[in-house]
Amino acid sequence: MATTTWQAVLTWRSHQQQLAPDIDRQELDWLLREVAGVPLERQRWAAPGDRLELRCPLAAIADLWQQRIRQRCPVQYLAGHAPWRDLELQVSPAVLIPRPETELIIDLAIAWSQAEPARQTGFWADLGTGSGAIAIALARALPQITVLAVDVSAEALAIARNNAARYGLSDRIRWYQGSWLVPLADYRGQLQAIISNPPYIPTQEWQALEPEVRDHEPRQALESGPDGLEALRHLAQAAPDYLRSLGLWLCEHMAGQSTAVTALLAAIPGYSEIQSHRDLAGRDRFVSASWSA
Ligand SMILES: C[S@@+](CC[C@H](N)C(=O)[O-])C[C@H]1O[C@@H](n2cnc3c(N)ncnc32)[C@H](O)[C@@H]1O
Repeated sequence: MATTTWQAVLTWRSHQQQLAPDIDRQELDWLLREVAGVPLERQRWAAPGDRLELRCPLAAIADLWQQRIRQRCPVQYLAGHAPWRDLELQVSPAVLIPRPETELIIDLAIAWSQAEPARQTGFWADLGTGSGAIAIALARALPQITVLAVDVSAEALAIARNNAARYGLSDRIRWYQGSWLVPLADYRGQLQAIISNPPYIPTQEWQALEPEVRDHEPRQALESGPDGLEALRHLAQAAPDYLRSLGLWLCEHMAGQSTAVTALLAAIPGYSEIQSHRDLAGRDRFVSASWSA
C-alpha cells in the first residue's frame, strides 16, 4: 500500500502522458485503475488535497508505463489480467489477450442452443482455448454442458485452468493438451458443438502486425500459414468425425475470409445451414454450420 493525494496522482499522470503522446491515454488510466487501484471515476468529486490509498507506489506504475512505451508491451500483460465479457481473466504472453469481437461467439452459441433444450446439454469443445475465455463463458452460460477445452500449449492450459478455478468451474471443464481434435478421440460422434477462435492471420500479414501483437502475443495463436486458413481448413475437415448429428460448427475468422471459410464448408458434403455472422463493426467475422451425419 502507498498513500498519496489526488493532486500528486493527477500531476504524475499528466507528466506520464506527455512521455508517450502516441499511446492512447486510456491505457495509462487503465494501469492506474487496475494495478494501483486509483478510483479515477471519483476524480471529479475529489479535492486536490484529498488522500488516496494506492495498492502500489506510483513509481511501480511508472516502471510498467516505461515497458509499455519502450518494449511496446500490451497493458494487459503488464497488469497480468484482462477484462472479457463479465470475466476478469489472468493473462501472460503464453496466451492471446482475449479480444472484444470474440465475445460475440458466445452470444451466437447461446442463440443456437436456445432453439432446442437438448442443445443445451452434452459435450461442447473449445478448440484453441488460450486463456480459457470461450470455455469459461460457455460453461457459465450453459449450466448443463460439459466443456472440453483443448490447446497445443501446456502453458496456456495452466492459465486457463487457473481462470476456470477462479470461477468455480473446474468440474465443468475438462482440459486436453494436443492438436485440435486429436486429444478428443474418445468423443468421436458425440460433440454437441465445436467452437473455436483459431489462428487465422496469413504469414505475410503476421510479419506486418503492430509490435504489441507480433512481438508479445504467441505466434501460434495468430498465424496460420500462407493464406491464414490452415487451421480453419483442418477444423472444417476434421469436425465431421466428432460432431453428433445436427451438431454446431462455429468458428471466428479474420475480416475478409468469410467467402473462403463458407466455401471450405460447402465443399464438404454433410454441412448445411452455412451462415456468416458479423461483428459489432458490421464485418463478417464468424461462420456457423450444422453437421448432418
Ligand atoms: C486465436 S487464439 C484463441 C485463444 C482463445 N480461445 C481466445 O479466443 O482468446 C488460438 C489458440 O489456438 C491455439 N492453437 C494453435 N494451434 C493449435 C493446435 N494445433 N491445436 C490446438 N490449439 C492450437 C493457440 O495456442 C491459441 O491459444
